[in-house]
Amino acid sequence: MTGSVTVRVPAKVNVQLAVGGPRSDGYHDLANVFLAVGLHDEVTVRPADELRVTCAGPDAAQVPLDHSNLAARAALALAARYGRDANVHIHIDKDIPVAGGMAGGSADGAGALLACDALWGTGASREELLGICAELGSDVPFSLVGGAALGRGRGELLTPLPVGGAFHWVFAVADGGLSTPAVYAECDRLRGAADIPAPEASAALLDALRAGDAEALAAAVSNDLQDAAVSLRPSLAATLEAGRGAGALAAMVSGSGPTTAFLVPDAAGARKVADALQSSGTCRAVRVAAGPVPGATVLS
Ligand SMILES: C[C@](O)(CO)[C@H](O)COP(=O)(O)OP(=O)(O)OC[C@H]1O[C@@H](n2ccc(N)nc2=O)[C@H](O)[C@@H]1O
Ligand SMILES: Nc1ncnc2c1ncn2[C@@H]1O[C@H](COP(=O)(O)OP(=O)(O)OP(=O)(O)O)[C@@H](O)[C@H]1O
Repeated sequence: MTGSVTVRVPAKVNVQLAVGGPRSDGYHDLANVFLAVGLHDEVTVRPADELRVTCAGPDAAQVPLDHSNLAARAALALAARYGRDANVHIHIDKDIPVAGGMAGGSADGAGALLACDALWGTGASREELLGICAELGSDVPFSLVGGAALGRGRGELLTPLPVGGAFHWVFAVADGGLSTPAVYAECDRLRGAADIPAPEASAALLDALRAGDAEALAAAVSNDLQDAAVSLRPSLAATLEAGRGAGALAAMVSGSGPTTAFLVPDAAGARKVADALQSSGTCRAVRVAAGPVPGATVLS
């Protein structure tokens, strides 16, 4: 067991996030349409005397380096399942915004799991790896699979979706993060006693993905957590407005936020909206990415 393994893992945007009422286990049933986009973390594992995590990148200071890190939890879970010790050095090159609603921690969990699996040669099946991913977090299975998928249950039960072309996005990164449980709780609070229908994927949205039709997708995107994220972070309204004003086809909060996502027609449209957002002063940083892209992939 020598050498090192590096895995590349994408961020996600939720093109539809339909949220049901609260379940007795504290989660919410979802119809969660994930799209993997070309912003990546790289996770490298190599044998070491003990389990330790290091992280580099612009947001590295916000990433926990103890065993609460999802990458460390993934190594521990795989080691326990296959009777190994989890003595690895996990290094994360982090490019995905932290606590931004783009599944950065989930990406690192899936990446470390795949990297340790390759390093240790466990022979785990894809189903076994997906099962461990689901124990780590609701978004983690999608980070492994990538592409586009419908997530049912709490988001972990995935059905791959066909996509007929590339979709171009601009992401506006906000200052600070939002806590995912706090955003779900705010969604429940805003809904009050209203009857919540069972979440369903939109047929128009699935058609738009299949056709690779950005305008049709823009007309169909929705995020039931958006009002909650804006309620907790009212300044997001100005960011959304700045992107709309610059000609984005659609403007939405990414997952639980506070990153906002802007669907644009093509790479030139992305540059225009990115420049406008940058100069609007309504966000900390602007990123451009297209999707779908593959899920966690071993590089070496
Ligand atoms: C907002 C999304 O990113 C959209 O993809 C996900 O639903 C969040 O997925 P995640 O970060 O992997 O979340 P988990 O680590 O599984 O759960 C964190 C917390 O988020 C809330 N949570 C999460 C998923 C879900 N379907 N219902 C929930 O209510 C719960 O309070 C849970 O305790
Ligand atoms: N490897 C990791 N990278 C980043 N955050 C991590 C990691 N492991 C654990 N965390 C914790 O998870 C919290 C959420 O970070 P993350 O970047 O995953 O948020 P997110 O993108 O909003 O997640 P999601 O979209 O899945 O809800 C962080 O505040 C941090 O405390």
